[in-house]
Formats: sequence, structure tokens, C-alpha cells
Amino acid sequence: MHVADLPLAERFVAHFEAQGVEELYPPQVAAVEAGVCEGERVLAAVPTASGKTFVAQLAMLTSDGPAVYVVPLRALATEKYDEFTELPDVSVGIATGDFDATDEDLAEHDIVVATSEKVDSAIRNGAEWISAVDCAVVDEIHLLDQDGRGPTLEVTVAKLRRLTPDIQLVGLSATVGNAAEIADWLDAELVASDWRPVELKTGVYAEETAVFDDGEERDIPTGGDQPAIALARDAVDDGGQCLVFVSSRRSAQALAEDLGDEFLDDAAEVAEELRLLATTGTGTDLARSAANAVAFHHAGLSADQRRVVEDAFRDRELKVIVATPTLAAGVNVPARRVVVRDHERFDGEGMASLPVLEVHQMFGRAGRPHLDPYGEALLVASDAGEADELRGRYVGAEPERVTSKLDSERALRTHVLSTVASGFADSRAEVLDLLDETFYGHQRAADELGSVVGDVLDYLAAAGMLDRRDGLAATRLGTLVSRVYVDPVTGRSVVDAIERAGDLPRVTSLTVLELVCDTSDMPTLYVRNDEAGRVTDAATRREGELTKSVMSFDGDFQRWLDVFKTALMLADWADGVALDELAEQYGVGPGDVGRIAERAAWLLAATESIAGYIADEGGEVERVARVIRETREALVEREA
Ligand SMILES: Nc1ncnc2c1ncn2[C@@H]1O[C@H](COP(=O)(O)OP(=O)(O)OP(=O)(O)O)[C@@H](O)[C@H]1O
Repeated sequence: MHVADLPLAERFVAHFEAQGVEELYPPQVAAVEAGVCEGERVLAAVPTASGKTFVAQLAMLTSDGPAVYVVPLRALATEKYDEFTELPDVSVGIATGDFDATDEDLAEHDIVVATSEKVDSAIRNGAEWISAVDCAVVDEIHLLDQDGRGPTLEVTVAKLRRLTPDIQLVGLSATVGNAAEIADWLDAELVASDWRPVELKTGVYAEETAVFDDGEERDIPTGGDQPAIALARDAVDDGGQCLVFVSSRRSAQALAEDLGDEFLDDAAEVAEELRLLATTGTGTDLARSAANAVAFHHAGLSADQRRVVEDAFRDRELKVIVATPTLAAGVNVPARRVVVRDHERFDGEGMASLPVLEVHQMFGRAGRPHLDPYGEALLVASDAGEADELRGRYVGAEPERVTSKLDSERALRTHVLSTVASGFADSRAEVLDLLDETFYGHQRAADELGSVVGDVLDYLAAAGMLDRRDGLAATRLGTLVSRVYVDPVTGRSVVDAIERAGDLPRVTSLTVLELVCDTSDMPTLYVRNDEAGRVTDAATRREGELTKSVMSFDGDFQRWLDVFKTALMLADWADGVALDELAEQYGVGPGDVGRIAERAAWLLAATESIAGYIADEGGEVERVARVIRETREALVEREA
């Protein structure tokens, strides 16, 4: 099937042809046959790089009205936005951050790229653009089983279907154990395929030998180095590029440094570009590695640093990237060889094996279309025994089933409140009706959620967010909390803390930052054992500015120290302290500072709105609100 045979305007055909898309790949043909150009719902569960985005574009370009393209990660949103803006005469908008386009602006576009949280928030706020959407593409829909993000996605899809019952839904998924079940939930036709544009060989490397799934055995001597180094060197010697996945940032940097001792290639221009972006020692290390065509990639880097690394790798200037698994999630950086050095990860309690799905996503990055005859992906094992174990667990193994995570109290708290507050339900039975339309409801039965929903309703009523006198209705506070998109527990805790802050003799940026950092919506830094004394001393010194008493603390002090350290870092940042100093004092990279500061600024904005709800007789609340506003402005002004 040729792109010219599709019901697309001439300009789009020319655009795709200019990109080298002429003959459709087999999964794309299957999607067309399933009616993706005629408004039919389709779930494409196919491997990485097999042309899912084109399937999405077909749906969006042939749809009668505007489309939304839902992504799980902001990094992915930018990549897709850049790709779609190339389409001739198509207006594209993006909604990812919290201070970006307004809902009115978004109404003007043919395609809006948005995170699932942004779509959820638009629905809660009754934004017109979202009810006008005729086609919704959900990228990486297998992430339905992630805590937090997954429940938001399934509730959002259920609400989109309520708003526009005949909406065209297109799901894009990795190969998972139960794609048919997801398709069934969406009432979509399943397009499932193992086809890839470049052949993929997977295997395990141990004792200087790589054994592939097609039976090939290849000796790759280590020369006394660690296996990952030998495998990367071998790929580069052979004219390829290599992506190495490790479990932690520290390992990524250490391995990149070791690899930097090898001379792989000269990438002086990339190194110079990274040197100019370097604001910390980590940035300088990155530039130094890049000079020898090696880079590391993790969430501590700034968005600009990550972009330079990804672009330089795609342009083949960098030969090796050592990355944490975040890189495998969606960002398009194919390499001839992928090495998975660490197959375990710390999960908060101990080391746990990576899921098959995640390892397959990393494998899937192997093989660059038109450049490599085939891609190779290798897991590193310590000996022959472990090699057998890893082969059984990952090579040729079925990926896990995707299961709903909606049954947690935290997820239901926020979604039950928003369901009532945005008018989807005004009784317990109607709440359960909506939940029945989620993926959870499809896999189990919403009735099974009955008792958690009961607990959640009790909580929301006690917290002053729901009124149960006549059916179910959101109170003013409940409506506000739903609209500003915070966890109801956060909403309650900031109301209480603002009231306490009003009684303090001095309210400073530290006061309000501690207040927002001590909520479940805020990720915190971690206080190491050897820092605890120093952080406690700092908290004691500034006791007069805090809404909690350090001297007579009630609750989990260890956790609160993490909160306080985060607030202190943010207060320094708002105050103008440089990134290299923050790196030294708090052990954070620019990527962390940027992410945490943005989150805090968003929570401060939400808190300021909530402050407006509290009765303010003596002007105390306004005094706190002013500091909240000033602190937020100071954070927004600084850019990591
Ligand atoms: N029919 C085609 N002919 C030639 N090239 C194609 C075709 N379809 C897609 N491509 C190219 O293949 C590459 C990978 O496609 P795409 O990014 O859509 O894959 P994907 O399945 O969305 O991958 P990911 O899993 O990373 O999201 C792109 O460069 C795209 O232009």
C-alpha cells in the first residue's frame, strides 16, 4: 500500500514522501484496513520504531475535527510537537507545563499535544477545546499500569468518552501480554504485530561470549575491562553506536568516565556545546566525556543538556550513551547495539528485577532504519548460570499483562472528587458508573471498588470537600481543589498550614516552601545519615519561620527532614544561589532543581488560589498569600 493511495490531501502525501515514507509498513497497512482513516478505533500494539506515529497521524489528519495526542512524559510531548508542526498547514498546540498556553489558545489548533494530566485538568476546568475534540490518540497506553499516571489516564479516557461518545480513540502500545484486553476496553480493533523495520537479534553476554536468540555465538574479548566497556568498544570499532543501560545516575557517570579513557572518536564540537551549558561539576564531566564521543544521560541533566546529547547521538557524532532507563521510555535514539548492563533496580526496599516489558523497550532501541543491517541487544550476565536465568526471564519471554492501578485510595481520592466536582456524578452510584467505564471496570468490576470509594467519600466529606446532605455535591473548597489539580489531602493540609502560618511572627519564603513541600504532591530530596545532624540544626535555627515545631515534633521526623531539606534548597534557589553551590550543598543536578522548582511554583500557585478561600478577618491570610506570590515569582524567574 502506497501513501498516495490513502485518503490524504496532496500536501500531506508530498510531505510524507519527502520524509521517505512511501510504502506503508505492514502494521500501518493493518491499521488502515482496520479503518483508522475512517474514524474507526484502533489499538496498535507493535514494537518500538515500527511506525506507530504515522498511524496516529493518519487518524488525526483524516478526523472531522480537532485531535488531541496524549503523551505520558513531557520530553515526549516536545518531540511529537516538533514532528507535527512540520505537517503543512496544520496548526499544532502543546500543553504540558502549568504556566503554558491558556485553554482559549488551545481551542485554535488542529492538533494539541498534551500530557494526560493536562487533559484531565482541562476536563476538570470545563475547557471548551477538550469537548470539541473528535479524535484522541493515546501514546504509550501500556503505561496504564503505572501508579499515579495510569489511573489518571484511564479516568481521563472514560471522561473523554462521556463528553464525546463517538470519539475516535487510537491507542499506541508496546507489545504487552494483554493488548486484546486493552483494545476491548476501548472498543477498538487490535493491530498486533512483531514486525520491525530492522531485524533485531537479542541475547545474553557472559564469559566473553555473546549468545543470540538465533543460535549465533560470538566471542567478544573483554581485554580485562568490564563487559559493558568491551561491548561498547566492539560496537564502535565495527562502525556502529551503542546505548548502555545502567540502573543509577552514579553508575551512568562512572561508566561514561571509564569509557572516556578509550579513544572512540573526536566530538570536539559537541563537547564545546556541552561545556557552554555546564553549570555544575556534573556538566563539566559530561563535556569532558563528550570530547571522546561518550555521554551519560539521566534525569539530573537539564533539558538542554539532554537534548544536545540526544541530537548528537542521532547525528552520529556521539558514539556511546550510558543511560538510566528513562531514555528507553519513548525518546527516539536508535543505536546498532543496546547493552543492558543492570537488570535490577532498587525499588525502595531492595533490588528487584526489571519488568520484561521495560527490558524489551530498551532492546527495541537497537537497530537504526536504513543504517544498520540489524540491531543487537545484549543483557550482561556475571556467569553462565546467570546467563541461563536471564535468557529464560527476558529473551523471547512474554511481556507482563497490564493491570489497572485505580484501586488505591490515593488515586480514587482525587478522581472521585473531580468526578463529582466536574459534574459527571451526583451520587455514589453514579461515581461507580463512571468508574465502571475505566480500564479497572473492564478488568474487574467497579463494584469491587465500593468499599474504597466509601472510605474516600467519608474522607472527602470530613475534609470539607463534599456535601452529602442531598446526593453528592462538591463544596467550594472541593471544587477549587479539583480545579487546581492537587491531591485532596494536599488541599486540606495547605488550608490548615496557611492558618497556622498566619499566626507566625515572621512569614518568609522558607515558611511557604516548607508548607508546599510537606504535601503528597511534592517529590522531596533525601537526607543521608551523615547530613541529618546538619539539617536538624538548620531547622532548629529557623524554627520561628516554620509552621511545625522542630523541638516538639509530632510524626515522622525523618520524612519531614527530607521535606525541610527540599524547602531549604528551594529557598536558596529562589534567593539567587548558583547551581554549582546547590549541587555541592544538596547533591542536586540542574535537572532536579528545574523539576522540583517547577513543581513547587505550581503548588504555590494552587496554594495561593486555595488561600483565597479561607476567611481572613485580621489580614493574616493575605500576608501569607503575599509571600506565596513573591516566592512563586522568584522561582519562576530563575531557570535551571
Ligand atoms: N512506511 C514507512 N516507510 C519508511 N519509513 C517510515 C515509515 N513509517 C515510519 N517510518 C519512519 O520510521 C521511524 C520510526 O517511526 P516512529 O517514530 O513512528 O516509530 P514508533 O513506532 O512511533 O516508535 P516509538 O516506539 O519510538 O514511539 C521514523 O523515522 C519514521 O519516519
